[in-house]
Amino acid sequence: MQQFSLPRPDDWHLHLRDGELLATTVPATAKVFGRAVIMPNLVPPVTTTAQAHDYRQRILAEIPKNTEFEPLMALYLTQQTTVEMIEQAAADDTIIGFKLYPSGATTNSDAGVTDIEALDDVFAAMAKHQVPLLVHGEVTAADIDIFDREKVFIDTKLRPLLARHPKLKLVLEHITTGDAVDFVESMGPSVAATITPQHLLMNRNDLLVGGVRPHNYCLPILKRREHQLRLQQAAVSGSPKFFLGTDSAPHAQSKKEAACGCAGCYSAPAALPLYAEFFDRMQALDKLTDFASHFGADFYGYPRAQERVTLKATEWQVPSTVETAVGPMVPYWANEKLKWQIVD
Ligand SMILES: NC(=O)N[C@@H](CC(=O)O)C(=O)O
Ligand SMILES: [Zn+2]
Ligand SMILES: [Zn+2]
Repeated sequence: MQQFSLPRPDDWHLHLRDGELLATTVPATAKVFGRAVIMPNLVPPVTTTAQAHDYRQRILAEIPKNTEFEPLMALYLTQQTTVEMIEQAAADDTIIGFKLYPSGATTNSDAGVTDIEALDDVFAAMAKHQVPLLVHGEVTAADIDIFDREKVFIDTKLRPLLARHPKLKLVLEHITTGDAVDFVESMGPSVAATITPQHLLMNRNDLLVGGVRPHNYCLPILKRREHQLRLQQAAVSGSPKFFLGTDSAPHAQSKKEAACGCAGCYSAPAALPLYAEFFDRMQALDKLTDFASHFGADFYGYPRAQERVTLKATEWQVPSTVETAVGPMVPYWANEKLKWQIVD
């Protein structure tokens, strides 16, 4: 096969950042994806519908001409989120749901949740109005090993949360372990997960063997190969519970290549070809369409895309850097080759 097309995919987990960087990040995603869930971990965080509306306008201003792109805004759940804020979001078409960051778990999560149980009335309102809860699923306790943080979060926080609120619509974002796959499969159709390209294509050896590779560092951290294999099987399984979410998360080169480097892989410049590379290596290209273009829209209740994008088998090299208004960034997979290329 030299060329194939699929309905325009959606990215169900994306960081665009703000300010001058939007001129780079918005076109990079809008070129390929029809919709994207926009993460609210700005400084300060996007906690209210009013803030989300302003942020959405700044994003819309950067969409290239003749391009249709719909940003779906996620609000940042805090200890101060109220039932009224859930009801307001439920009635607002521009808001897709609330994002739960355990405080301290990841980039710009300081304002995140410290006491999940104390928000039970908020989760009850989310379940009642079917407002999705998007979750960064890691505990942050200092005595829990970083490689165990997802599993411990699932066992001690998520399962009890869903036992208390069985109707809650929940997406476990950027899953990294077989434990997460088991958890999602054990739940009903209102629980799903997104999977990033880096967690499908890499394991922790790619982060640590032969030297530390800061551009492969993201959270939740890459796990051992047996977990990677479980994620790979989930992605090609044809289960509608697993779908595309890049978690493209740009940081300046100087912030990644540092004594204390930031977490996040800027995958947007190569996102769809990266997923195509993975599905091709698995001899499962026929499963890419459901994963990238159907299952996420079905889960969230959006129409499937009508327009199509085409990929051709022409090897290309991901650039070493991307110039932006805030300095160079090193994209994920920089200097490496990819087999599939998007036809403009
Ligand atoms: N994934 C990451 O490593 N980083 C994300 C935050 C997140 O999604 O956890 C970021 O905003 O940089
Ligand atoms: Zn996260
Ligand atoms: Zn993210």
